[in-house]
Amino acid sequence: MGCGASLNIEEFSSFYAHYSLGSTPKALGKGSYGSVFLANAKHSSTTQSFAVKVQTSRRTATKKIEHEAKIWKLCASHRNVVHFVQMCQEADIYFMVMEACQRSLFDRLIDHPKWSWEQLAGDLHQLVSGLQHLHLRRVLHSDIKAENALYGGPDGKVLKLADFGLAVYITPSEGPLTRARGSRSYMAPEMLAGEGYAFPADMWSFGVLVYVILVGQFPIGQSKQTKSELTRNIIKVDKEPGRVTNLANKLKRAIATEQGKLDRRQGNASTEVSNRSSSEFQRVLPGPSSEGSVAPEELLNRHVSVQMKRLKVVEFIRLFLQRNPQERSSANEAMQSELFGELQSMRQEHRAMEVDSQLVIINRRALKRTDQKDSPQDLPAEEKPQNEEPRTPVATPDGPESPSTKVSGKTPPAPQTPAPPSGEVPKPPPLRRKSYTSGRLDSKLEDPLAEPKLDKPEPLRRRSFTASALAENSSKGQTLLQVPKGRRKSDVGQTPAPSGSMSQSAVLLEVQARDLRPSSENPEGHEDSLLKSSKLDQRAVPSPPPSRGSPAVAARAEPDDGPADGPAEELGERNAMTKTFSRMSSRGSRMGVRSMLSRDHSGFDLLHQLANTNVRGDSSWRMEESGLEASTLRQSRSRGLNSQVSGISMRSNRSNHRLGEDNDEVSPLRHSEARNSGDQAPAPGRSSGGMSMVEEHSEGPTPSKLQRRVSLGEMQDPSPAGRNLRRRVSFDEVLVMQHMVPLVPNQVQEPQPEQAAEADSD
Ligand SMILES: Nc1ncnc2c1ncn2[C@@H]1O[C@H](COP(=O)(O)OP(=O)(O)OP(=O)(O)O)[C@@H](O)[C@H]1O
Repeated sequence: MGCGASLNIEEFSSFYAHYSLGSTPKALGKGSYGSVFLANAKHSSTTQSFAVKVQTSRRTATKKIEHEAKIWKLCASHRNVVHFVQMCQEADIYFMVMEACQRSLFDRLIDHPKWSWEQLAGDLHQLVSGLQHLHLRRVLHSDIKAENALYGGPDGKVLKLADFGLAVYITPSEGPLTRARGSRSYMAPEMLAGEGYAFPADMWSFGVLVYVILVGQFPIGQSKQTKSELTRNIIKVDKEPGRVTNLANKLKRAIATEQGKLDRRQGNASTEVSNRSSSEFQRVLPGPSSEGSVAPEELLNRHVSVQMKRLKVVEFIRLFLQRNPQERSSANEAMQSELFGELQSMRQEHRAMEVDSQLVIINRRALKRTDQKDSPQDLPAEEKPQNEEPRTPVATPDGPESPSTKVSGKTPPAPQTPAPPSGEVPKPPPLRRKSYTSGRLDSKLEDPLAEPKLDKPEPLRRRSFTASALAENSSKGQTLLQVPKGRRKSDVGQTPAPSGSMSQSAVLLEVQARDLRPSSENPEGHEDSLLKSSKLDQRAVPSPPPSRGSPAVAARAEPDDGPADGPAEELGERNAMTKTFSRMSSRGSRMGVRSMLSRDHSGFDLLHQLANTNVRGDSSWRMEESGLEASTLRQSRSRGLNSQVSGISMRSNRSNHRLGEDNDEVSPLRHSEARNSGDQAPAPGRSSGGMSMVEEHSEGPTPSKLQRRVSLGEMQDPSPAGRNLRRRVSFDEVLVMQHMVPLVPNQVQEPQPEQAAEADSD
């Protein structure tokens, strides 16, 4: 993936030298990666306002921020793309300065869900025009949705594409992309199915967006569906979604009915009919004021006209919601659509739009204000649990507008909709702001091909603590070692667990490991050379002095602290092993980890040693030295805590790829791994692997099953001694290597910039 524009981090000038946020910065919006504020230029003769997206490299990888700016710069010179002004930097805060827009299409949908025919065609034309520009520049937006289209320009009516955080530049020679990115409800089926995707994926999202504008709901999916169900539903759409077909058919029937009424009315005028018709039409055309003394025939005509226009838009949507990307209209083709042709002629003729300006295109009952917090589904994205799913739909896709339905201020009560006839598609989920866009989706995206119904794995026993509780524990010198019933802390890791009883828990050390690549220390990338270098380290590394008065020392004073209370050499040895582990894990691999485990039968003891070292309070040294979890460290430092969450981890070395960072395939293991391990998502920008005991020692029907089995703790000791002894090692204790200590000044050094950059760019 290449990108013509050059933008180096050194180029960024100071933000505050050129702009001011004012004494009380005005927030324009908030996304997954940063907040957007209004800024004023300092040295401008006029008071020129800009929008500035503020992101910290703590939250978002520097590389990602830079990438977004690069791609954006490539295509920002278009009326229908938000203009990119410049990128500034203050310490690790990045400021993307751009033209300020008034509001998003999503906000407009919520606040004023009315489009005149001309407005609707005009807005769609602008979106397609923006997309056409992007695609001509070989930029795939990848996150087309109502939240990412902003109204700007002098009159606030120019619709512009924004948020290039997931955009990709596709070189002409490059094959289709494979790694899913975007907002699930808008994602193209070929993307979710891992079939490879390119520009048509944006056109699918555009089709979904038009449906959302027209209907207020998503075209695919049902209420109460899980994300994996939604993924499956999108993938299995064979032609255009049934809901679109259904909508088109309904509109056709409505037109025929109204046309029949009109014919009857014209042929056989009767007061009774005209009165009834008139009241029916009130539901479609709002407000008696707009009707005035309009004749029933005229109302009927308008109603037919409304339905026909709706039908035209539905037919327009069909151009894009085609399962086969090759059958989908491109942005170029869409520009030639009949819908836009009509718009042109309307504009040329300056046709009176009195009737159309009263059209209610959208079914506004379907829209839900996101600031109403009656239930979790209504919470704004940032307050919602990430795994929450859309729930109860509130309206049928295309029911007539009820005069009692009011959008302003309150969500209208759910209307009594008749049950759909059999064969009709079920009710769709309500439209709401999606929180799982961008890179974070990657770690959540479930393998669409994974077996849907696997037995739920026994939850791993993991202690969770609040930050304050942890800090308190640590400062009291308590360790966070979880000791099984009937055993003392000092026993943990010293004696093999009794065989025969397979525990339902796993004891593992989280290993941030990447693929083993040759390096200067390990030129061939071999296990043996890694071992050699680790032995060398054991001799070379001195024991770090513990800080006086630190929780580390307090922890050491605890009598029940296990074997770490031994003589200084023992401590040095342990630290050397820690160092070895650090080296292996910071640039190590599956092989590296395996070798550590299989050095001798005490390989597992090493893990316990490390665990003890960790809980005994040397964790700061360990982190500092190893460079592990640089971002975690920095994040926790900002909270005044030094934390390390190791916990239980059993990942494939293919896990934890981030969405939107490159074109790697989505690992079919990823979700089951993340779910089953009970572990947290990796820090943004890090690529971590892990112990691949799954693959090393297990052969089974499906990756997900394997993963589950291992997660339940069936772990085989790979060491020869272990095999001779009992073949299996069962763990009946869980080491929770989650440790937080209040920061002691000078105890922990800031990660070096190169180190941090490396962590970010991984
Ligand atoms: N130029 C702008 N003018 C006015 N408001 C803006 C502008 N850019 C963004 N916003 C507002 O800020 C919100 C977040 O911006 P943006 O989408 O770029 O952030 P993000 O972190 O990439 O979000 P996400 O990835 O969750 O979509 C937008 O939904 C919009 O409401």
